[in-house]
Amino acid sequence: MVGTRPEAIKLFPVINQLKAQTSAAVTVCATAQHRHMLDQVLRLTNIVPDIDLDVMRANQTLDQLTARLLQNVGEVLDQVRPSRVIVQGDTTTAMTGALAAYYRRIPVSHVEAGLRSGDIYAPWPEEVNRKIIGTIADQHFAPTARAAEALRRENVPEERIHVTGNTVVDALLAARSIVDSDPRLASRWDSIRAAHGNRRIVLVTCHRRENFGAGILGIADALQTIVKRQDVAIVLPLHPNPNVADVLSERLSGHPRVELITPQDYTDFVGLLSLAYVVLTDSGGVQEEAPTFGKPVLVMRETTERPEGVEAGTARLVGADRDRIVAETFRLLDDDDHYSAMSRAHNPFGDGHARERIVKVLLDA
Ligand SMILES: CC(=O)N[C@@H]1[C@@H](OP(=O)(O)OP(=O)(O)OC[C@H]2O[C@@H](n3ccc(=O)[nH]c3=O)[C@H](O)[C@@H]2O)O[C@H](CO)[C@@H](O)[C@@H]1O
Repeated sequence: MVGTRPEAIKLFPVINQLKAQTSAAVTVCATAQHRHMLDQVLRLTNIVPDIDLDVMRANQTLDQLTARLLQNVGEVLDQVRPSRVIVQGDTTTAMTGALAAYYRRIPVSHVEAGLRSGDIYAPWPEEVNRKIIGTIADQHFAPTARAAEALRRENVPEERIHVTGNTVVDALLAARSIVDSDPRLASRWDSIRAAHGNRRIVLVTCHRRENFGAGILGIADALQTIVKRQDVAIVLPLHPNPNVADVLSERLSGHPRVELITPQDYTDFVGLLSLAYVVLTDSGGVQEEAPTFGKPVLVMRETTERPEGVEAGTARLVGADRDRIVAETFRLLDDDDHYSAMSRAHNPFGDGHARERIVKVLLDA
């Protein structure tokens, strides 16, 4: 089941590995909870969904989305009658996929299991989605030892927990090799580099619900202050949600050193990441990717269910508070020792081989 961009990014390595290693039928069901950004990833990775539910509607409430998904996914399961359902992460797609499978007694595998913030309202509603999936799944693919530990605390039996690494690192490395073999994609990376000359690129992404309103205003204030520096350029792929896009465009568009761009194809975004000096984000996936390229991450959230980056010293939590964001960014720009300590290229989230471990468990079951 795939519904959103990050699910497609994190599942394409597993889908491709499964297809390469088994003659069992692999049916990809896209719910298209997010249409455009999901399609960008599917196109790039040559995945053509066998079933496309196209459930995205403008301004849909969580109730409407959940009800529609549960019903539609249930119908798909009745039609396909799979022997197992694989879901990833914490979206409404993943939660309803697991629930519809449970209603039919079909076993569920959970990729990226065991992430917990401990607060059911941050991230909302993902924290509870994860817990529901965790209650149902019989195979839990925990990206890290810490995630496995969270599952043990919830009494998940040891033999059902598999520490695999996060498939996002597999995806990132695959994206880099797609670029290496395609001169057109590689030349886009060169033009990004050329466009900014000697300026240091601060790459920004934000879209979390918890930051809508006051949070986005704080972030916009911080970015306006940071970009007063002549040695910095801000590059910001704008999430289409109007709660984010409207505020940030109003406050930042037209500035000569701010590039507000549309959501990027995954390979182009990976290019931006590899060229950035510092990353400011509230995204889950970006926190997990940046350490592979040794890029310090300032996480614009108060909590994270991905504390491994903070513990490894490659990320810091700065919330959505203007002064904290500005102070930590300036420290990275001005203090070389601090910068090199945070940019140690070690990724605590994965080693790029998660898909092989996951597929081995799937096929051995
Ligand atoms: C609560 C929480 O943390 N939930 C997470 C959140 O996922 P996220 O925060 O990781 O989501 P995004 O930031 O949208 O995606 C990030 C990916 O997109 C790539 N990217 C980015 C910009 C661009 O222009 N082009 C791109 O290709 C980028 O490299 C990265 O891989 O929501 C998901 C679904 O609700 C959850 O499953 C997931 O746990």
